[in-house]
Amino acid sequence: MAKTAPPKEGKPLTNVTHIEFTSRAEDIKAGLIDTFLNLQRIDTNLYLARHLLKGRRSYNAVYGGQAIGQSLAAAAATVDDTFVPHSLHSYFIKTGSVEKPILYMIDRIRDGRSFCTRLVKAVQDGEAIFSCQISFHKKERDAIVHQQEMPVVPDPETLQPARITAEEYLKDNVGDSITQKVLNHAIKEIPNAFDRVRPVDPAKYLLKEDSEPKASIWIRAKENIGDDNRLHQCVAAYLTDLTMLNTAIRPHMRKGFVPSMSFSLDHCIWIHEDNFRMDDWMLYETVSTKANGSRAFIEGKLWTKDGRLAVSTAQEALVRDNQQSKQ
Ligand SMILES: CCCCCCCCCCCCCCCC(=O)SCCNC(=O)CCNC(=O)[C@H](O)C(C)(C)COP(=O)(O)OP(=O)(O)OC[C@H]1O[C@@H](n2cnc3c(N)ncnc32)[C@H](O)[C@@H]1OP(=O)(O)O
Repeated sequence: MAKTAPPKEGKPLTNVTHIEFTSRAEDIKAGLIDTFLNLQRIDTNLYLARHLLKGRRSYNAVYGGQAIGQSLAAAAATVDDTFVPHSLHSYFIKTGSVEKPILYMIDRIRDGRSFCTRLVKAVQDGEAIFSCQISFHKKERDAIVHQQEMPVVPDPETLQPARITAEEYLKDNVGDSITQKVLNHAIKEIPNAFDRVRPVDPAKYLLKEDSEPKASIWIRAKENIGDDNRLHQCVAAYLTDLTMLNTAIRPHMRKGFVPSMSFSLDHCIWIHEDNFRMDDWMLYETVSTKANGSRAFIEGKLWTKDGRLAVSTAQEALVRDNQQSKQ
């Protein structure tokens, strides 16, 4: 069988070569693309991320979706553009700190004719904080084709932005209820780039009614992302961690549950479509099908507005209460 040449490196996702390090994501006025997904190439297979976004205000922990999106951006830069990412399997090993840069180390596990596999290790202070394997596939013709129907939900144009829903509620309700704590948290923590989040069922977000551990939001990046499909894929990877944990916990919070510790533990993504735009409205549906033993399992589906299932996700999260003994 004739041997084919190994794939060429892909081009970096952005043209910016150097940005000053800042540890305070909320101070960054620039958009998502020039900051959080912008990596500096240090050497072959080595990329440095200088802009780190907090998952929560109270800790200096890095938002999990950021490590996912940045790993994909770094791995994609080592793969020829004709290969598109189709699956990512990751573990959050140790909490990352927003106070220092993250180094992404790529291991080019295999360059095949149809598939390329990359192992990415994210390191801070010489210690792994996150690892993932990402597989890229050269576009192939359809063999079998089917897809589940997209759920019928109200159009995003008919819904309010999450921030406004939360602000209105807080203006009318003064106190320190769980709903208020959750909303205050959400207002502060929803990353700037995702101001355009519109919950399909705002009553659930306001903990006004009992609900199953299910959620749907319309989401759209704030800025124009351009025409590079891989960049849209990285932004999708970045946002898919946003509402999974919350989906599992929220119905229990209505009954008074307050987690003493909650983190994403692992995260998987399958990218089915290679041409969707994260600067157009996308529907992100999440459902938690099981929670026990301090872990919750959550699945997600990201749909284009015209009904294509673009991305599927799955995650396990740690959800502890303060009854468990701390070591
Ligand atoms: C209207 C609005 C709509 C929109 C609505 C959207 C909302 C939008 C919000 C954004 C929100 C984004 C949410 C993203 C979610 C992430 O981004 S989470 C970030 C990503 N994940 C991570 O960083 C996890 C990284 N992994 C790790 O840190 C480690 O692997 C783990 C999980 C801690 C396990 O490590 P380990 O060494 O086995 O440690 P372990 O024995 O479990 O104990 C660790 C610590 O826990 C403590 N501990 C143990 N049990 C307990 C307990 N029950 N309670 C408390 N502490 C405990 C121990 O004392 C110990 O403390 P230290 O001694 O370290 O101080």
